[in-house]
Amino acid sequence: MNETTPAAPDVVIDVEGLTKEFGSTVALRDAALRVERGEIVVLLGLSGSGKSTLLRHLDGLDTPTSGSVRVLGQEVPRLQGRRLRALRSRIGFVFQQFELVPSLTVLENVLTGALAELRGPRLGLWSYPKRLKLTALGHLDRVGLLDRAYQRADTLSGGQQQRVAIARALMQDPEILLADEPVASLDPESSEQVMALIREIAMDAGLTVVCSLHQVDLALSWGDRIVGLRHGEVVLDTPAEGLSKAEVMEIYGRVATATAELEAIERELVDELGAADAAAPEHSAAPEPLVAAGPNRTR
Ligand SMILES: Nc1ncnc2c1ncn2[C@@H]1O[C@H](COP(=O)(O)OP(=O)(O)OP(=O)(O)O)[C@@H](O)[C@H]1O
Repeated sequence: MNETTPAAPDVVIDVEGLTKEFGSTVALRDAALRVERGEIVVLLGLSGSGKSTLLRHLDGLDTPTSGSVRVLGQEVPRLQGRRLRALRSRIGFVFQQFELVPSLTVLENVLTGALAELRGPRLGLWSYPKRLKLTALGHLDRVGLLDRAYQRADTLSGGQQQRVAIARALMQDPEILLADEPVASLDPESSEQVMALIREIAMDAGLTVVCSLHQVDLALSWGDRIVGLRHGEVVLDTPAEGLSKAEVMEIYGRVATATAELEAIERELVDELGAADAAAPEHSAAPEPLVAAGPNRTR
């Protein structure tokens, strides 16, 4: 290769023509997704649009009805047993409900992320090699929870539990991190913190991230690229920079349009009321509510 030849992109995820049917439900329809190493991609879409199903295919948790799913150079649906486990060990997965073992300590939960490299199950902290315990403590430090290492996982807040889940994923030293609505159960402040942490870790480690989210503002400020799904189809795939919220909302289709229409009607009514108010004598009664409450409304 001479100096002027650009380096070939290192594509770590390459999905083409992916269709997934569950009985009569088409969860994904001819979906495509190409992600280069180090990219941070957000999947957006209404509930049921196929985000989780797409993520699950990347980790071999679902098998396609048709189409191709290549991850880290391997055709995922063809992998089984040891080869599938080997691929999965290179992919971290973070879920909405954290999926921690509540009765275990934080440190043990993090250590379970290394089970793939250990033979057989482990019972108790003593059963893990010291080397792994030190690594786990390092990851807990990275997510700001070193002081909670010996506390039961279920005594932590939601945001803290998700940070433990991130530390657990890091035990695999993954190349790709998949996150399925990782902040859907968290309050806005914890959501921001957790997402900032994921981004920081991804940038430091050169991780590729594909993350489904519901919050459009967060997605736009957090992701490098936005992929929009509607009824299982990819309807938007574009850099986040310069993308407006209105453009993103188009992927929500009818619901967004309906919401926008309702908001426009409400604005018109408020304007009309404002004008009527201004014209009315000063002692006039307060305006009636726009919509009378309860089943007894008369108009
Ligand atoms: N195991 C399954 N069996 C039957 N139908 C399924 C299964 N998994 C997903 N579906 C259906 O596939 C469609 C896509 O679901 P999916 O969970 O991928 O959507 P989503 O965008 O992740 O939704 P949410 O934001 O609510 O998590 C939905 O209609 C869902 O009901």
